Amino acid sequence: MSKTYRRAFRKTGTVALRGMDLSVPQGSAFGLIGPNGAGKTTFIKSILGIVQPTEGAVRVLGGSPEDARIRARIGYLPERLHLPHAWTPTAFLATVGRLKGLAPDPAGNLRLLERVGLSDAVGRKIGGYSKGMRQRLGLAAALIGKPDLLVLDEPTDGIDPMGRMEVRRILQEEVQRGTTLFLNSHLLAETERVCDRVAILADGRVLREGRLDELVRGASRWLARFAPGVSVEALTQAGFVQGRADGVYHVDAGDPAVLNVALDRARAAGALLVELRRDGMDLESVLLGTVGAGASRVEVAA
Ligand SMILES: Nc1ncnc2c1ncn2[C@@H]1O[C@H](COP(=O)(O)OP(=O)(O)OP(=O)(O)O)[C@@H](O)[C@H]1O
Repeated sequence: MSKTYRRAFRKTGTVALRGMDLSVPQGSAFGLIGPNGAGKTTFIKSILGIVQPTEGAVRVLGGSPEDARIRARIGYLPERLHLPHAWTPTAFLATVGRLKGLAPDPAGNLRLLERVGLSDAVGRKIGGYSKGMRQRLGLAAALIGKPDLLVLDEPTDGIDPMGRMEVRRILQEEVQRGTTLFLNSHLLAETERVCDRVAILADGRVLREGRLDELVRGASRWLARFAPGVSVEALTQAGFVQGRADGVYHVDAGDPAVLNVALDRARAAGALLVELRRDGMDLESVLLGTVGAGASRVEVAA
């Protein structure tokens, strides 16, 4: 699928997506990451039928994003929320429910407000809400009617760290319920904690896509530091490989049992463990590595 934004009476335009090809498995928690201007929001808008592709097509929940019945099964939290200032949150949620064709459910809406941490602010007008409170309300609106697909564009923008944890928990609960989650977040730690699949988008193309644990390579490698006094041979026999720094070793162990056997052997040889940590790449390194590589490929092609 491609998308070029054209201005009226101009031949040229801004290419936002070029030959984008992406399938999101049903029931997955899918994270979209990439630099500013990569095309993430454009892609999200195309899933929702807000933006029409210039070439190609988008299929969502087995249908077209322009079909109202399909849209009613999607919960969406946009990047920029426009909320009616003079309304109360209950009136707002009631209207969202009505627009989705749902039966009125005031008690259900109150439960949703409680779930997103707004029970103390139910009686207040939305205009007096803080940024984080507005974002929480936006999430409640996205959750109305137990959607089959949740599309969230920067859902925790403006939300405090405690609130982010609560939002993550809600998203995990939704995925457990069977919802497919599509998350666009600049907070890579958030994507890493919530998602099981990730696509890296840059310059309107998918550079990499796959299971998070496969993208974050080296997740089974551990770094161990031992106190001085134990021989390299003893640690090598226990399964550790000497690193560059003094006393630092690594061991490949995907299974905790394998790791503990190596540690037990090292301790039996008199080694004293002082530090142990995973030596895997985090999503940030994967993103920087991938986008950097993509950028140099473009230079070579040019
Ligand atoms: N309505 C529009 N009209 C013209 N160009 C647009 C429009 N919306 C986005 N673009 C352009 O399309 C490209 C992709 O933008 P998009 O907002 O999809 O990126 P993004 O990955 O969501 O970026 P960010 O991380 O900064 O939110 C950019 O070059 C942007 O300037």
